[in-house]
Order: sequence, then C-alpha cells, then structure tokens
Amino acid sequence: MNEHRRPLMDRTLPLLTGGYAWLPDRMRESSDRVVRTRLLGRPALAVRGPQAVRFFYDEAHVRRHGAIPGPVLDTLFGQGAVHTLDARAHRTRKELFLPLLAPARVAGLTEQVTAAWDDAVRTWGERERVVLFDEAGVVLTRGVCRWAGLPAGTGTQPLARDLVAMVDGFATPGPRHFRARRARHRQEARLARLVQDVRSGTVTAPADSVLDRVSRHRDTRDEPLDPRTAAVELLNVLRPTAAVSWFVAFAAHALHRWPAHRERLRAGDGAFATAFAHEVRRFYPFAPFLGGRTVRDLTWHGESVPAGGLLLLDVYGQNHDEELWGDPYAFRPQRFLDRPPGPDELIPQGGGDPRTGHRCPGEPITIGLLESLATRLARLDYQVPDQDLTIPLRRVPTRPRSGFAITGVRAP
Ligand code: HEM
Repeated sequence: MNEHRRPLMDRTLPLLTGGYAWLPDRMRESSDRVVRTRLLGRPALAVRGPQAVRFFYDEAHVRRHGAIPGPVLDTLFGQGAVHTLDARAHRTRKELFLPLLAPARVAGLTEQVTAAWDDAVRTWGERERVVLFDEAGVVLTRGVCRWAGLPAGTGTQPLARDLVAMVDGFATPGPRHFRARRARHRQEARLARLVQDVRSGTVTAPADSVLDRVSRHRDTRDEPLDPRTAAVELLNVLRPTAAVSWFVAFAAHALHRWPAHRERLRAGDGAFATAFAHEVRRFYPFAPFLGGRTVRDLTWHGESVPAGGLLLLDVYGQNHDEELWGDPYAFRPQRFLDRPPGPDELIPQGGGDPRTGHRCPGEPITIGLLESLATRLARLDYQVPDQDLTIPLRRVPTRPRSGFAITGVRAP
C-alpha cells in the first residue's frame, strides 16, 4: 500500500518534547483518525475510536512482547511483567490479577484506603498546609499494603515515595527517570526477599491475599515465579494503586474549578460519584497512548504498517474526541449519567476485555477509590491558597504543578 509513499522522520524526540498533544495534534491533520509515523526507529500507525480499539486488542494484529521500551520496563512496569506477555503466557499470568475485578475485593481495598484517609485527615487540621497529591500517595499506599497482606511496619512513607517515583519518571530522561530506576531497584529487591520469606514460612501471608497469591502463583511451566518476577507483579498492584493519587489531585482540581459538583457528592449521590469518577478519568491526562508490535502487515482506513512495526492506540486523543463526546473539553460528569460509557469508548485504562486482553484489571478499583475519595474531598472543609495549579501538557505524567495544596482543613 502506501507505506513507502514518503520517508518518515523518526518522531521519538517530538514525542518526548510534545507530551500529550503530540499524537492528537497529528490526528487533527487526518480526516480518518489514523496517523502514519515513525517511533523508536520503527514504522508506526496510530489509531483511535471504538472500532480501532477492537483492531488494536486483536492478538492476531498486535503482540506486546518487545513492544515496551527498556527504560519504561526498568521504571514503570518491571522486566517480565504481565504487560509484556502474550497469548497463553499472558492469560496464565493474568489469572493472578483477575480477583481484583471482584466487587468484594474492590470494597475491601476501598475500606482500607478510606480508613487510612480518615485517620490522616484528623491530623491535617494541625498542619499549616497539606499537599493533596503527596498525602493521597501515602494514604493509598497504607491502604493497599494492609489489603494486600504486607506485614505491618514496612515504612509507608518511603514506599509511597518510591511507588510514585516509578510512575513519575517513566517517560522522561534526566533526574526523574533515574529516581524511578533507583526506586524500582530498591523495592523489587525488598519485595523479592519478602516473597522468599513467605515461601520459607518466616513470614505468614494472609490466606488469599495478593501477597499469598503472588507467592504461590505458577506460570505456564507450572513453576513458581522467580522471586524478582513475583516482586514485579506485587508492585504491579501496589504501584498503580498509589498512582490513584494523580486522580485524587485531579478530582480536587475539578472540585475547585467547578464547585457546583460538590453538592451532589456531599449528599452521597452514588450514581453521581461514579459519573464524576469517570469524568475525572476521561478529562484529565494520564496514559497518553498504548503500543504493541504488529505481527503482520496491517492496514487501517487506507494507511499501512508492516509486520514488526508499531500500532499505537491514541488514548488521550480518544478520551477527547469530539465525535465521541461532543464537548470533550467541558468537564461534565452528567454525560455519564445520561449514558454509561461503552467499554471501548472510555479508555483511560485501556480497552477490550480485562479477562482475556491487556485491559487494566484495576479499573473497578480505581473507580471505587475515586468515588469514595472524591466524596470525602467534597465533604471536607478547606481553603485553596494561591499556588500554581496549571497542568502542563508537555509533562508525562502530568498533574497540577503545586500538587494541590490546601490549608485550614476542618475534618467533618
Ligand atoms: C491510576 C489509575 C490507573 C490507570 C490510569 C491505569 C492504567 C492502565 C493502563 C493504560 C493499562 C494498560 C492497558 C493495556 O496495555 O492495554 C493498565 C494495565 C494494568 N493495570 Fe492499571 N491503571 C490504573 C490503576 C490500576 C490499579 C489500581 C491496578 C491494580 C490494583 C492496576 C493494575 C494493572 C495491571 C496488572 C495491568 C496489566 C494488565 C495486562 O497487561 O494484562 N492498574 N493500567
């Protein structure tokens, strides 16, 4: 087809400097929501829209093995993580994460996190200034460690800092990236020792807890995970749960800019809390796009990419696509009260089926945590002092620059 139409310049550098806007800007030039480009030295095709989601998640089209750059594995996901597996190896490893979808597990984690939140809030009144992003990271880490069965007394604050650092530094060269690498190295080593202690019986993991399941999990060769890989997968539960702190800071930002939403949250309107959580995840930027290696020559809407290239799913662009959302740059939770999102429409945590594909198994947890924490935020009495609340789109992952500081907290 037309893949040899013109030489493509590698766009890795513009991507690193352009951030969230890079792909949507290129998409704007296309009438068919498809962009041919070159990334990491490979030809690439970027697509968007619910049909494109199904195209992207078809295993006959895309494999994950070898798709994720080393610097992202060494910071965000970990070498050998579930994210990098395909076919039977993926489904076998994914079983480890499927219990996370169960409503009872979601409720259990939400209970632990909200208890940690309520404890923390009682101390905020004594402090001159509280940075919500930082505090939420600690609260979420405390809650998820208890829920996952980690032994008490494993210094929550340093762990929270490391979990947040792993996410903060994955997409950037420089000091943030090296902090992320060090954080991962430290925590993988520590948690690998913990898994060994569980296996040797020195530490008891509560039955059926995440720690217990990771320690006992057997892969396709019916062997336990090596301790380092077990630590990687344990971190694949702890780290993204701590990362909900990004959405907590965004929720605070939304309540500050559009305070009218406070009332329905305060009143405990559950359907509205769900809609609010969806709108926070749609409106605010987090994952810019997803990528996989093409297993054969592929054509989408007349544009082609050869086998061995990259297929990219424009996550941020799709969550702001005018055709899907009508008024994508309006923060309007009501849109999800009028109509719940189709599974391949709202894709901040990927698309398709989390049971068989790579979609995030932590989506119900994220929604549950956001519903509860946004409601608690709406009920909290605080002031928002002068600070830099801009959310720079060139920074990945981004957040309000100040981390969202509050003062004069009065717990309910
Ligand atoms: C801050 C909120 C979160 C965001 C924005 C997020 C986003 C994502 C995205 C974009 C993917 C990749 C989907 C794909 O490759 O197709 C993913 C995968 C994954 N997420 Fe999340 N996630 C979040 C929270 C969570 C939570 C709370 C957990 C677990 C407790 C979790 C566990 C995972 C795992 C294990 C995978 C790999 C799934 C696979 O490859 O099969 N995530 N997430």
